[in-house]
Amino acid sequence: MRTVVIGSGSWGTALAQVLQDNHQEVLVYGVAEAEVNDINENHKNSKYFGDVELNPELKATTDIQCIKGADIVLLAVPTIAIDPICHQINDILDKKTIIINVSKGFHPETNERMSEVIRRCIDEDKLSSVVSLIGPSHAEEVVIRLLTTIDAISLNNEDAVTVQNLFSNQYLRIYTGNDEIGSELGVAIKNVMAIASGILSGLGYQDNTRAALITRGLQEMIRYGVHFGGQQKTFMGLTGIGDLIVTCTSVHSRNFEAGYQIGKENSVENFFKNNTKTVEGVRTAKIVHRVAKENGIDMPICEEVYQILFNGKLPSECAQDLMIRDLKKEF
Ligand SMILES: NC(=O)C1=CN([C@@H]2O[C@H](COP(=O)(O)OP(=O)(O)OC[C@H]3O[C@@H](n4cnc5c(N)ncnc54)[C@H](O)[C@@H]3O)[C@@H](O)[C@H]2O)C=CC1
Ligand SMILES: O=C(CO)COP(=O)(O)O
Repeated sequence: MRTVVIGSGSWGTALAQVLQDNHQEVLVYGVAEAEVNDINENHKNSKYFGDVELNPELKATTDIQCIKGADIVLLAVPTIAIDPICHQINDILDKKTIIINVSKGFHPETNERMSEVIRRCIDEDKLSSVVSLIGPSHAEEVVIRLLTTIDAISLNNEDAVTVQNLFSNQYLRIYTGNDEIGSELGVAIKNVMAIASGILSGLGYQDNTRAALITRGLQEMIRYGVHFGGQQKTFMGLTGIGDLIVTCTSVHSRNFEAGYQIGKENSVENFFKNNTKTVEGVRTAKIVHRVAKENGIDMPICEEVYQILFNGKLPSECAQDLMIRDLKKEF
């Protein structure tokens, strides 16, 4: 099977290398010439991975026409780019293709999940199905082949199994699942929790606080996910608690890192002035705030993150406000 990975950033490169390691036919398409050249000429993607040596067989291109005839197209671009890139590839695709989504978040205007965006933008006769390849996985670790497990989630079990078999190897183990709603909501909202976790660390809070954040954050994810038709058990899996743990506790997480700076400075100003990285939780916080309000879903942690990011509330005040809410039963 021939796969094209759209996006020469950190996750696109790491996942393309998995396929190359598995001796599959794979090509990376990127818009950033420097990244494409770095992969082809130096077998590196230094912007994201410094001196890490990539599989020397891995190749990249800036020619989008390379998706013609592809069996699988894997979209590894930020959520904001999924809609335009799907419209672009829809005009070029010439047969039924499995589209793999790895992005975590929502469409910035319609609030759709990523699979919904892809199904809306790709013609039925060009789409076999959408498979979301998601779970606890920092690209920085996958690219150096550290043991990782993630899910291939799809409404089409056959395509999920195809993706599972293509990507699994001795350092990457793929499970399959079909709870698209629960899984995609889990991996989106955990980014807001990772910002919260970073903020709390930046403010100087330690292990007890992080454990509380992860535990209560999971409850919020379940509340939101089940409201929209996700299964509660999904949140106990890789796309729920798994992804929540990895992003709330890791120095690799850009969401955690953003939160840490905001907490340390007790202000969002420098983050918004200087950030150039993909920090999906920021837009997700805005969407979750709006949707939770419209649907009457209680999301106190997400709400405080929203207030910090978009309403000028002090991080230190938010942490305190979460503690002095009305007392209640845990469950
Ligand atoms: N980096 C990671 O460890 C993981 C990332 N993800 C998710 O993957 C998605 C992509 O993130 P990263 O690869 O980390 O971001 P990144 O910031 O490392 O790379 C993004 C890449 O997308 C490219 N790009 C942007 N717009 C494009 C367009 N219209 N056409 C083609 N390329 C375009 C950029 O040039 C860049 O190469 C995000 O939603 C993220 O949450 C999920 C799991 C792990
Ligand atoms: O989703 C991720 C790990 O599972 C990557 O996290 P960040 O986007 O916060 O770096």
